Amino acid sequence: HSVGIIGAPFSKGQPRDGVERGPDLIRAAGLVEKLKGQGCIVKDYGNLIFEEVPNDEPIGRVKRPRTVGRANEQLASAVERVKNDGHTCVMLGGDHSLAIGSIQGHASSRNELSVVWVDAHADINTPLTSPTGNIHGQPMSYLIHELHSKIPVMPNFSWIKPCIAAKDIVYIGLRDVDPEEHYILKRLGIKVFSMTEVDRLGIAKVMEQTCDHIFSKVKKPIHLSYDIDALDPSITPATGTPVVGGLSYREGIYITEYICQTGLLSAVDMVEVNPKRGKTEEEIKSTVNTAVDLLLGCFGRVREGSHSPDYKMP
Ligand SMILES: N/C(=N\O)NCCC[NH3+]
Ligand SMILES: [Mn+2]
Ligand SMILES: [Mn+2]
Ligand SMILES: [Mn+2]
Repeated sequence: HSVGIIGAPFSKGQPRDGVERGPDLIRAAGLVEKLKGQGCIVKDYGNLIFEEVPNDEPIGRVKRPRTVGRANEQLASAVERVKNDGHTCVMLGGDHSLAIGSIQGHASSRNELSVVWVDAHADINTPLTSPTGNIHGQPMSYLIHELHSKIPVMPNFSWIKPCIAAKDIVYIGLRDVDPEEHYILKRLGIKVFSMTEVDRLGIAKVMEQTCDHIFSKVKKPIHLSYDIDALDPSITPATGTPVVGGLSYREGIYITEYICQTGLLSAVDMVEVNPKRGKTEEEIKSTVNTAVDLLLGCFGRVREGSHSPDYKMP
């Protein structure tokens, strides 16, 4: 696996400080060294530098539109470059509004994508349906062809072109979905494996059916957008909007092992790690270490272990 890492220290898609520290915490926990240790080629492109847009007044309910739009434009060109350099792209967040730039940049270099969105939340409110106006609850709405007519013109958002078809999206882990989002998911017929389906089917069947769905016609590169709050807060408490009843560590890892073995993983986001939301050092470590383990699972780590092909027993 050839991996290109982009740090996106960004927090303005939501109101809580601290999530901008995610990239450096994940690096400090050894992501690069551990990926190299399992045979990956790794290029770390460093952190993007996001400048504050002054007087960034809300538009309707939407908060910090100009700052979020600009940051995602920067991210989109960085992701496109990593893809054109031939790597699988790892985007370290930062809040989930960054999926706008990550998926847009990915789509510029791969014309058709499937999106696997692992999250407690659907993040598919439009600017007009969002109850809070926080853009980290809206990223998918800007990207989906079928919602294009529902998106108002907003400054620093005109560069965004819808690039994903509803049929090419699968959600895993949902358990905190706004009524407006639920309406959109049903109306667009988007495939959803909520925690109910995870309980009913088990994670193995969920992953089988996820891939049956996204590969139903032609096999497209996979964009895996992983919100750390998909996992149960007992595992990953240091995050902005924790929701009880989440994925176990084992389920979270199984998702990454399964996606890895398809051979189609083309980009992965790891977002919403926020150290300031951990009550103890231990809570922060558990959250950050789990984020690292999930990424290692995306790039070939399997729990049965492995050995190098040229190992000779003494
Ligand atoms: N973590 C969040 N999204 O993934 N929070 C925003 C969504 C709340 N409805
Ligand atoms: Mn999210
Ligand atoms: Mn979430
Ligand atoms: Mn258009």
